Amino acid sequence: MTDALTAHEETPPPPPPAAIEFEGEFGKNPLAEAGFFTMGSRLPAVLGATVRMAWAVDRAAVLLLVLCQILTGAAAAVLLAFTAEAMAHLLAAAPVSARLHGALPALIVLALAAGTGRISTALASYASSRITPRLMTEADVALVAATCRVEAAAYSEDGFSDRQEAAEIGTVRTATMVDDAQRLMAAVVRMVAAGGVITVLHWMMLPVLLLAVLPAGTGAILRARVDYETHYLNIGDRNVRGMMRWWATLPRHGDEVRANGMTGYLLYWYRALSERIDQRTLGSAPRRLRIDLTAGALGGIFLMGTWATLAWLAATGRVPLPVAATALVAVQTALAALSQVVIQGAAMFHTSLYLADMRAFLTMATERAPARGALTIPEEVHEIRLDDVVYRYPGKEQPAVDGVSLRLQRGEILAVVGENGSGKSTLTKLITGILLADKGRVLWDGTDLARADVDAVWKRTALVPQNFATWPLRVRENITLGQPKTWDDDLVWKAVDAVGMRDTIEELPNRLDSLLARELYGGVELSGGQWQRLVCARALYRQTPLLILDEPTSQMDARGEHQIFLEIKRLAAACMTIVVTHQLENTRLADRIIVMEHGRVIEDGTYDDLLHAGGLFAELVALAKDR
Ligand SMILES: Nc1ncnc2c1ncn2[C@@H]1O[C@H](COP(=O)(O)OP(=O)(O)OP(=O)(O)O)[C@@H](O)[C@H]1O
Repeated sequence: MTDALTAHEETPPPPPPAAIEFEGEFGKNPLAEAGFFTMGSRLPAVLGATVRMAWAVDRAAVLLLVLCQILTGAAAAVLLAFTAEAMAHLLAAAPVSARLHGALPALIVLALAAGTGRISTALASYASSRITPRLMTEADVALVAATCRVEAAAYSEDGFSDRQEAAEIGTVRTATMVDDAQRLMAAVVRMVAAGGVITVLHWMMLPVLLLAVLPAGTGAILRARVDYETHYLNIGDRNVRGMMRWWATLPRHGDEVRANGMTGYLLYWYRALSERIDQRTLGSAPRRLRIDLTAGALGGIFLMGTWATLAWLAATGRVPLPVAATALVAVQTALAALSQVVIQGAAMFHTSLYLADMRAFLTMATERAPARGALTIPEEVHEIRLDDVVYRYPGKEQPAVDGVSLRLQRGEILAVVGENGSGKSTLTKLITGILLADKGRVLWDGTDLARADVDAVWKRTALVPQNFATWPLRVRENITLGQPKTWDDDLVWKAVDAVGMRDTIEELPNRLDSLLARELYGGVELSGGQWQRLVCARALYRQTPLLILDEPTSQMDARGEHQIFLEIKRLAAACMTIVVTHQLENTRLADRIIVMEHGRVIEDGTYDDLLHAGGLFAELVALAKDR
């Protein structure tokens, strides 16, 4: 056996995607313990909620919809009542012309009722099409707004993004909600009209009819439950699959995928995940089939009973022949309407399950929205103080920041260094109030961030994060982030100059108006370092009392880096600056350096102090030089 063969045989196969299983409150399907009647009794509440949401977006359309439903019902009742009238004349023992003449008024009313029914159906559909797009937009915007507004700590909670994924399906389902509700109401109205006429014809017909459609209704609700159960089991996998699809197909990551030979693995992984989702869906097919067969068989038997009852009533003379003929039409109408009631009722019930997920997420997000207080922050901040601050991410055992005390004065540049995972970025998030300390306090000129209005705090901060967004916006908006300070572009160009980007931007086809997204038609793309310069320009443009730069120059050339640090020094007097960096040479510009390890500050001093102290900083500097 050759070495190559042995090596090949020993290569492990790619592992399948990890199965995600929820624990705690999300581990249990909300329907798991809901009985049939609990499920059925949801319908009025769902209808009520739909009407309230629709009312909020277009009152006129809701009123039109309701009016049309009433008209449709009235038309159906008139149709049936006058069918009986027309039948009585048409089946009478008289010459044909006399019969037709007698039936004419009823036939005219029938034509008018049929016309009214059709017009109101068309108008109802128009009203529903006016409501639906806006309802979807409202639900979608509410979801995006709620997600953007939660405390950042919520993103680290287990199950948060899966709940968000579930809520997204709810938004999509909003599209069918009004149509489902409208069809359900139309069917109910028609059923009441036909049922009323049938009851008048003979009381026995109604219960027999109800029996005929009951199995279909029960079956539809049980089937919706099975579908939702499968959907619930698949949420986690679908969420991961969505993320994988995004990362795998995004042109920005195409080089990494190709040059690392990952395409085959990604496709295997994507397919494996899709097949696992399919397996769960297929696994529920036999249950669905059993439900359908049972409901179909029972429905068929009961339907035969209905026709037999009608035949028996007519044969035994309990109802006269014209009435029996009308009953025939009424039974057909009522049956169709009843079937629609159960089908649309089940559809609404099904939709309600997803909408409940959407509402649950919105409630969850609202509970996690900042509720800190209304203290404001003055335009100029002179001091930021941290008193014994501790922060632990949800689900983590060790704190990421563990008892840090610190004082930062206006005009000071502070450098934060330390090995990966030592808590540097978390510290900056605590200083800016993105995260709130579990213990201890962060005070801006004496104001505790835990009691300050978040917008007031973030108006005073500018942050260049490690992982920044490359917004598909024009250059100008990428710098101002849609918050212009003046009517002209002077300040924008000033920020561009501060990061040495003027030449690059002047060469773009539309200068500040160039769209920075190669994926979009007419868009242009910047290099990694150019993007990083732009993100620094974005922070400098804000002119805030606190400037935080987390690894701001990691992708920049020497000229860019030099330019940025010159600018930081030039601006330093007017603000507090924090630079997080692994390029230890860059910390020379800082007035003070703190060194972090396991969430604690273990060294604090100037570059020269720390270099001669012989601690971690000195060791890291020596390592950087040892090439
Ligand atoms: N969103 C998060 N959820 C859970 N744990 C997190 C989260 N972000 C960071 N951590 C953990 O907190 C600790 C500190 O992370 P932090 O990002 O603050 O380190 P850092 O010093 O900035 O690291 P680096 O030099 O790699 O940027 C790490 O153990 C990390 O795994």
